[in-house]
Amino acid sequence: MGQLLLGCIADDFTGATDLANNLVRAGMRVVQAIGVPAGPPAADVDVVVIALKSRTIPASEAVVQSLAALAWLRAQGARQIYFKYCSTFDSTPAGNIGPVTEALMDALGCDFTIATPAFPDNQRTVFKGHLFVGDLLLSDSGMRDHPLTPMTDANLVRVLQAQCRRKVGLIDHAVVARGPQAITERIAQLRAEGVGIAIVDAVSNGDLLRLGPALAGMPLVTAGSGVAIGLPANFGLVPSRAASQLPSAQGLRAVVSGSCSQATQRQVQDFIARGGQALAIDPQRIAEGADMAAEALAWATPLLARGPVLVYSTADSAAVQSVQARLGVEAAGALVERTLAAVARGLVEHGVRQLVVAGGETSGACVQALGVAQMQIGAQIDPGVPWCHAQALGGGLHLALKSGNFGGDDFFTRAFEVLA
Ligand SMILES: Nc1ncnc2c1ncn2[C@@H]1O[C@H](COP(=O)(O)OP(=O)(O)OP(=O)(O)O)[C@@H](O)[C@H]1O
Ligand SMILES: O=C(O)[C@@H](O)C(=O)CO
Repeated sequence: MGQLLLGCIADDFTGATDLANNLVRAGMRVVQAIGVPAGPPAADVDVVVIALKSRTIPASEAVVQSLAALAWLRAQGARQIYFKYCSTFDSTPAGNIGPVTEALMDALGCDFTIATPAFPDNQRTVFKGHLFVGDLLLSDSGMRDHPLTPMTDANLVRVLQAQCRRKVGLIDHAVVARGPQAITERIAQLRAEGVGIAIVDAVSNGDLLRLGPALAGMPLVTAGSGVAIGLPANFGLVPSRAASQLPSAQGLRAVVSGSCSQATQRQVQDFIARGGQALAIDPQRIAEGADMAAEALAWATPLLARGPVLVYSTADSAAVQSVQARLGVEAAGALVERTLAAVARGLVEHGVRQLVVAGGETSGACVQALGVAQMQIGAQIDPGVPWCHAQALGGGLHLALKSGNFGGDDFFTRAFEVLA
């Protein structure tokens, strides 16, 4: 058994592939596990990213699951632990970023770590401790209306302090710009002042690459996926195409989309505008007892040979709110997730071997319905979204799990071109 260089814990499924993607691009051989793996990793793996679904569950449960993942990673000799959360810092005063970070620190006996969701490739930047989404402060972005984790304060020092017992401080951009030595000195100063967790400013990949060397040997790093670009060099690794080699793609193609994010809405519209074969799932009809999964599969099966099909529940916020008002937020989500997961399973049973799934919750449901235990990470389609390869229902399957807000408008078309 080889020793893991990095052991990663991600709080959702698409976030896990986002992190794995950045590590692979920087030269690491990465496997993504769906939940805590049953056995040890293969000898040629540098990193295991354990994907949890712990972002919005009660904090105490997120802590239990994260500690179980930590125990497994430590048993594999992981030399550094990386806790990955969302680049929009999705959390509430109850957690889960703070409680999970502190539980991991306690378990590792570590008195200092960093926290930064910066991901400049996807326009998430941190300056003076404030998170920007594109040109907007987090609190002015669409995240302020998120149903589960509304982000109404862009000051991450304040946001994280509300979730933590330890003192939260800041490594600001003036320090980061001066490079690894200045960052290391600032860490020593913060430690002496009793700070346990420091938000780190980063507005460019250059900042993240300057941060990387200062994190060498730190037992725990907490971040979005951006910080990952600066870590592989600490282990003597350099970017190489070999790390992202997947088996060659074959079989039929499909997209299943349950994300209602604005980026996904544009991607669905673009696919249809190009003449793509698409079928909308109506949550109201599912609630009335219609077997929408069976209907979708009957529609898709004869079309698959002609090219990718798209089955989607993606709708604008007015339509989603109207369904939620009638069915309830959770019930509507669960009905749609179950249906799309059954569609994904049926499509794979009908020969689909290249499958794009849009949405974190939707991806979780589909991957579980497909019985996927682990995924190998391949080439990037767009920042934050790679192709992956898994064993599902007894055969090889190429999978792309797309975060709601990631990807260009033509994502559902171009994803398959990247694989060809
Ligand atoms: N038309 C619809 N009406 C009501 N709920 C829907 C509809 N379509 C999808 N949903 C539900 O909305 C939720 C979308 O969450 P999901 O995490 O899949 O996407 P996202 O939030 O855009 O992605 P991410 O978490 O990666 O940002 C799911 O629970 C899904 O079942
Ligand atoms: O960091 C991000 O924005 C994504 O990887 C994610 O976690 C979306 O759920």
